[in-house]
Formats: sequence, C-alpha cells, structure tokens
Amino acid sequence: MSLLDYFDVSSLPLLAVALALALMLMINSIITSINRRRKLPPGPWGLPIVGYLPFINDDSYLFFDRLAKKYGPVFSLRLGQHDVVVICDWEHLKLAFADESLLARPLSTFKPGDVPSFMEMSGDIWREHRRLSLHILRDVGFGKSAMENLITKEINQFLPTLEGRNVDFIKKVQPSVANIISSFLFGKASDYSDPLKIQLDTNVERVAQALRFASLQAFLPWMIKILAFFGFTNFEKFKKGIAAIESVIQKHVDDHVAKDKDSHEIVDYIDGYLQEHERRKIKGEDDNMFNLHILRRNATVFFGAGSETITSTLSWGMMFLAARPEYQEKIRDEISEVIGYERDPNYTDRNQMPFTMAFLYEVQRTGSVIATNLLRRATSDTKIGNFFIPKEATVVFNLWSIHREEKLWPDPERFDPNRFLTDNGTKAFKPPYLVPFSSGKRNCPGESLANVELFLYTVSILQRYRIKPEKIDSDLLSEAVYGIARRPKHLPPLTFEKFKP
Ligand code: HEM
Repeated sequence: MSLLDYFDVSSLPLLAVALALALMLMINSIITSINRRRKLPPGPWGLPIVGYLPFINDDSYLFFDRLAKKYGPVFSLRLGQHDVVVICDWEHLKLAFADESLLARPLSTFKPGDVPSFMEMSGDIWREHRRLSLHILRDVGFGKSAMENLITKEINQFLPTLEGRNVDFIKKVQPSVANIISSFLFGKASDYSDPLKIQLDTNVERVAQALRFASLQAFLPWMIKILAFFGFTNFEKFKKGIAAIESVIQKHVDDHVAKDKDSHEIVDYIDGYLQEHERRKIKGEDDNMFNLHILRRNATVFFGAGSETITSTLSWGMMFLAARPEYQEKIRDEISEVIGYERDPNYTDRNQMPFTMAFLYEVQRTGSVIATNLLRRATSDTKIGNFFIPKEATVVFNLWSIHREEKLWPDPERFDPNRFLTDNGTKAFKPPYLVPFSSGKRNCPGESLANVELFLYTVSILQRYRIKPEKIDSDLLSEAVYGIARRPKHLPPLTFEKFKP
C-alpha cells in the first residue's frame, strides 16, 4: 500500500492548494523574519517558537555579556515571541537612559493574571502612580530627617543581634532592613519574632530566589503552565511565595481601611493611597486604574524592592570587609576622626569620610545587585547610536556589563575602592557610569533611602564590631547567586566581636 492510497484522489487538487498555501506562508514568515532581523542589531539566530531561550545556560547577565563580546555592545536575539535588544556598553546605555520611547515595561506582569503594580505599568498611568507614590512617601518622611531618625532607631535595635560567632548575616539583617520599608508602607516596624513579619520576610526571600530574569515567565508565559505541571520550573514556588506575601500585605490594607474610617491622619503609604482613592471616588473618577488591588500590588513591590536589594548590597559589603580587614581599619580610622564612639553616625558624616564612600561605591559596582535592570519595552521605533530598535522590542540594560567595562574600570575584576578616590585620597568621586540604581526618568525611586541605609548600617556595624570570617576563600569572593538580586555565593558565617576603641 502506497502513501497515496490513504488519500481520496478526488481531493488531491485541494490538498495541493493547501500545501502550496502553507509553503507560501512559511516562506513569507521566513522572509519577514529575515527582513526584521536585518533591521535589528546583529545577534544570533534562534529556534522557531522558543528563539534563543534554550541556549541560555548561565545567569542572563553573564550570558549576555559573552554574546556582546561576539556580536558587539548592542545586539539582538529572539527570546520566545519577543525581539530583545541588549545594551552592554556605557556609550549606548547613556543614550538609552535619555530615550523617552524606552520608558515602558513589557506587557506581561510579574504575577500573571493580576493587575500591574506601578513597577510594571507603562505610559500615563505609570507616570501618575509613580508621581503619587513618591508624593505620599515624601509626605510621610521619605528623604527627610525623619527618615534618618527612623533608620538609626532600627539599626540600634538590630546591632545587638549581631554579636557572637557563626552569624548568618543575611538572616539577621534582612528582617531589620525590611522593618524600615515597613515603617513607610504600614506605619510601623515589627518585632523580629512577630509571626506575620516572619511570614512576610521569609516569603520575600523565597520569591527573590525563585524569580529569574530570563525565565519563561517573561518570554513564554503560556509554556510555563505545561512545564510547571511536569515540575520543570520554579513557578509554583514563586506563585505560593507571592500569595503568602500578598495575604500579609492585604491584612495591612484591611486594617488601614478599618482604621481610616475614624481617622484621616496620613501616617504611611497605605493611608495616603486610601485617601487619594476616596478623593477620586467622590469625584466619580474611573476606578479601573486606581483601586485597592493596585494598592496591594504597589505595596508588595515597594516592600520587596526595598528590602531585597539593600540586604544583598550589605551582604557584599560584609564579605569584602571580612575578607580584607585593612578596609575595616581604614573605615574605622575615619569613624575615629569624624564620629567617634559616643554618638550615632549621621548621613552628613559621609562628606568627611571619603574612603568609606569609595568603599561603598566599589561594593555597588562589583555587587551590581540588579544586574540586568528591569525589562523595558520600546513604545515606538527608535535609534540608539547607529542601532535600530523596533517598536515593541524588549530592551535589556545590562548594568553588570557597564560595571565591568574595561575602558571605564581598569582591571574590572579587582575589588579596589581607590578607583573612586581623587585628590590624594581626600575626596570620593561617583562617576556617571556607576549606575546600580539605573538612571533617567525611570530610575530607582528608592535610591536616596538605599544610600542612607547603606552608609548608616555599614558605619554603625564597624563602629561597634570587628568582623572576622569563620573561614573565607579569597578565590571565590566574586561568585554570585542570582534571583531577583545578585548576592555573594560564598558569604561565610561571620564573627562580630565587640570593638573596644
Ligand atoms: C541598593 C538598593 C537598590 C538598588 C541597587 C535598586 C536598583 C533598582 C533598579 C536598577 C531599578 C530599575 C530601574 C529601571 O527600570 O531603570 C529599580 C527600580 C525600582 N526600585 Fe530600586 N533599588 C534599590 C533600592 C530600592 C528601595 C529601597 C526601594 C523602595 C523604596 C526601591 C524601589 C524601586 C521601585 C518601586 C522600582 C520601580 C520603579 C518604576 O518602575 O518606576 N528600590 N531599582
């Protein structure tokens, strides 16, 4: 029996037409794809449907950095259904930061199926939420002296918990850092043993480890369900973690709704948002883009962004201090000269502590905790230098590559605070290409809070303790684990020994 016997011969012309049509469609799609590729920056070809996703065999920032060495500092690749343009050098990144058509985020959300938080929004609605969120936070003390007082109070509660041997620094510092952002969002810090706080903090950790940038979540959301069913992705862990975080945040929102019925005082972000929501309701404005679901999501991203990043940066700092005791001594010399051992440090002390600032800049450069920025989307065709970026392309700013660019940072793998010192070491200088917080109109809104926290935590710890590693392997200092933020892979247990001046 031949293959033709399976077909009704009378339907052959129809079959031939169908095959011809399919062939034409395929050729057309190949030609369109070639034309599209020719306009895009150079880059590797991928497979149909999945694109280059299956070939990403390392942390995305390292993988992109390697591709940049082969295809150039601005290159493109197909990931799932998306054209992705990756920018890996300062010359082009500074143009991208200033480009108004690269301010949007991709259309998919971190939490599939839910309303977007302002971190995930684009266009006017993002602008409005960002402006309002920062306005409320400023009203409740963000960026003012009240913020410094709050941080100092929290640090004084945290410091005694460090004393001793075999300390897991991340486990100790994360709940303390989280308390600071909690004060702005929920109006209060919590006791470290509060069960709701523990639920929140441990699940933020869980989600941070489970979320990976170049994951299917971002580029092939439909495939994730199939793979999750077979246990191939960490998506279920991620979903459970988010649900646990949001149930605590929702409780804070519910408590505020009940409380705000009697009191109109604005103590924190939730109060401010609820008041604005009420104002809009009275004016009869559309509830679609300004409602309590978005409040829950905004508070969630503020909480996660405000605790994970700072915890990770501090943990890089502790590792370099533990590995290089001479840096502890240099910072302590500045503490002795400028602050002494009787009073708490304040943020203006930094102006007289150049080495301390240079150390913190170097920690941020080498740590690059948000290594690939948060994804952007082109809202119109645009050009970055000579490179064309088409409307709807996803754009990645590889901050890690900028922080390793040989032209800007000689011997970039070497940890060396001196690169930020000028005038014989009497001044610290922050160059524009140190961009841990990104830059431009969509930069990190938490930068000022982060800078104050990084300075006050580091100086307060060194004012009280000598840090010693239990055991440290200097060859492994630069290795990292990468979830939502890059962290040292080999931060050893530490000894915090009370320091006697
Ligand atoms: C060392 C600490 C931190 C680092 C390195 C960091 C870094 C970043 C980066 C690279 C972005 C992406 C910006 C872009 O798309 O261009 C970002 C966005 C963001 N960060 Fe931070 N961040 C830090 C601390 C904080 C803190 C303390 C908060 C909370 C107050 C915060 C809240 C946010 C929010 C809400 C966004 C999204 C902004 C938007 O989409 O408009 N971050 N951060």
